[in-house]
Amino acid sequence: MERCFRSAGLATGNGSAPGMSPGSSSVAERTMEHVTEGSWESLPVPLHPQVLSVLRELRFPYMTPVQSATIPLFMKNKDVAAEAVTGSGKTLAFVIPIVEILLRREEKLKKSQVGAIIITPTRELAVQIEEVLSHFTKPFPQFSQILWIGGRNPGEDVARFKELGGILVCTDVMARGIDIPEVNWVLQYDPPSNASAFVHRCGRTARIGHGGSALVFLLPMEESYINFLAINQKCPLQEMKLQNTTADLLPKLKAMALADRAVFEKGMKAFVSYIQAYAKHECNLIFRLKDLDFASLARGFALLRMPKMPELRGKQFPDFVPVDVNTDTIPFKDKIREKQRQKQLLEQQRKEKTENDGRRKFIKNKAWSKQKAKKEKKKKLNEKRKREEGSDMEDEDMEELLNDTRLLKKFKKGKITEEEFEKGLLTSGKRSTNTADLEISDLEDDC
Ligand SMILES: Nc1ncnc2c1ncn2[C@@H]1O[C@H](COP(=O)(O)OP(=O)(O)OP(=O)(O)O)[C@@H](O)[C@H]1O
Repeated sequence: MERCFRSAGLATGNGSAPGMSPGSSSVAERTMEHVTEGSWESLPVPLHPQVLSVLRELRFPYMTPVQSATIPLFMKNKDVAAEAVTGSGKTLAFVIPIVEILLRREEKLKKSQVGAIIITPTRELAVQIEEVLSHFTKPFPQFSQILWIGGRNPGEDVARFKELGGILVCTDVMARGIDIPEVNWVLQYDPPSNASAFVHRCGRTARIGHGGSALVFLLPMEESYINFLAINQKCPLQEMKLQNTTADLLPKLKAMALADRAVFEKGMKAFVSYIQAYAKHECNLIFRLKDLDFASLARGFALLRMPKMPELRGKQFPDFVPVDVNTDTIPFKDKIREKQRQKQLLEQQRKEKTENDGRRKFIKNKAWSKQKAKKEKKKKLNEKRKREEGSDMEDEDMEELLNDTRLLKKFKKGKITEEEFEKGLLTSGKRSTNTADLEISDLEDDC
């Protein structure tokens, strides 16, 4: 059903040492010579000898174009907004000027004075920039740097990945800025919410001096996206024929979902997230949620049944056959999780039971019994009709009615006692009987 498209010609000419780690080959240095705007020494404002020495250690003898274009401007204290292709060295283009500008300050930074703040869109990127910056602050004991991010530090995961390699399954937090030098393939399971993000995702491969490939899966109905990218992002794609030697893994996945609730729930969550993300494509003329084949998609996610979600409300899926199993009975393989689930289920059942009992008692024993409420409801409807036809109710009466309704709600929610409720009714005046105008169900809808 899906077709694959490859980004054509993903390879940068700018040779580089992989990552920021020193000790890379001299071949990279030689390649850089042909594509850069010159050596760091050729900048109009000389860099600090120790900054130059870090660059030497990193084996970056030449500037990339974005560096040579922006650093002189920064050094003249200009405001700079730079846009350059992915992996072109933008990080050093601002990290070096920060360090240089701070070094040139006439007045020394006071204790706890902030010299620079770098704001990034994701924690992952913050971690990476902090690492790059550390190379340049280390030689200067007068500088300290702090990484300030919320939640768990994602840097450890990224670092482990960089060390061990493998397949990184990630969300769009990794789509921008993250620099893992030797990524061979970027697979986009679905296109991102906008076209520039598409390029950023692809930019995780073919970093300076390396080649790489990017693949996006498109549905036949989405094929105009290829033209769109070619025009909008100047990013031509080539079709990659599907290989029909692939094994059908879906029965296996379904069996796994039946055997373990964790797998079942993951499938459901993935399907729901996919649809919610699909609805957010900026390019919604091409990515039309209403034309999406939900049944095929659900089969593709090896779902056992269709989830309940607003986007699917009122729709029929004759092409999707749910399994003949009550999915509530699928247990977690993890014994502790299953025990917790069973406990929660029991609690939920108990809660529902007490709520129902309470409601029944309330209806039976109180003055606004079912019978009375029925009678009163009729009265209420009559009065409502009258009101609609031209109310004969004074403002004061309406006020009292609202007051009584409020009291009844409070009483029902247990915020006031029966005594307080009755007292309230008496003090609210002659139309206190109108509280019974509203059946319990009416009030519930309001709450
Ligand atoms: N002057 C240079 N010479 C060689 N390699 C460099 C140079 N400057 C940066 N690099 C390397 O190039 C790679 C890409 O740099 P960086 O991550 O700053 O790119 P970027 O433009 O910020 O990319 P993105 O747009 O994806 O965020 C990094 O591995 C970095 O170490």
